[in-house]
Amino acid sequence: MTAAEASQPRASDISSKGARRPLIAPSILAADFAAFGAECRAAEAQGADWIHVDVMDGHFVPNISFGPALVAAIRPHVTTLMDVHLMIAPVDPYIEAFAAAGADRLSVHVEAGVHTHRTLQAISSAGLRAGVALNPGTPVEAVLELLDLVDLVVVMTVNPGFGGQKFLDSQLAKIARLRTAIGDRPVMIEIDGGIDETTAPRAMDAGADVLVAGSAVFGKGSVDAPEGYGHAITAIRNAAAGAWA
Ligand SMILES: O=C(CO)[C@H](O)[C@H](O)COP(=O)(O)O
Repeated sequence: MTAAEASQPRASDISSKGARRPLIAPSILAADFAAFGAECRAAEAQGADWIHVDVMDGHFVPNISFGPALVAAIRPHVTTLMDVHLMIAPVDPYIEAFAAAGADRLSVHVEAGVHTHRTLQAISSAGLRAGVALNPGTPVEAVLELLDLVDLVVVMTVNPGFGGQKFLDSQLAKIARLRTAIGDRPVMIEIDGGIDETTAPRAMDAGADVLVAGSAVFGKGSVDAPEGYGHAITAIRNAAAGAWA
């Protein structure tokens, strides 16, 4: 894939309200850490559109999770897009490692450095899709000049660092403002944090395209009872789709 192609959404995930299917991206932060390969296979088999990988460095966020070696380890287990959310600073020294590991998209926080524009260019140059993420306290305006460099904006609906937190309703107005700002650009909005059957429709109604769900998926089953993941993914997707009916 060329850098230009990498920066564009594929036809299958371009969204336009009323003609789109909500995309569900289970976050493996809530999976069984002793069984990542099996967990990813189960999530994909049960209907996950993407696998979401939360990378935390104990510096940008107050938690440590995993890095490129984990992405490389789970890559052979899934065919879905591997959506990697980097909660790290700095980002640039690690782009090549994540590309080599098999990531499909790297989303970086606009708060993680002063040269986000350069970082997004470097991600595309490495042949990956590029995304930009916004903490709850960061306004939409912080990413307006970056929209032509990304195929995804991540709106955090919790403060990043931990799964299982409560969805911040205060972010709904921000999602709606972002949707207006994006206009007809091929840029998706991903919502990350506190997504379940009750919050999914509110996020979608505000303008989301992709829903990250950790606890609400991986908390509902196991590799030995993976149908729980399928029921959870279907329930979130159906609840989200209802927002467009
Ligand atoms: O980025 C994250 C935390 O920083 C997680 O992806 C997010 O919190 C999802 O977990 P949950 O669905 O359990 O809220």
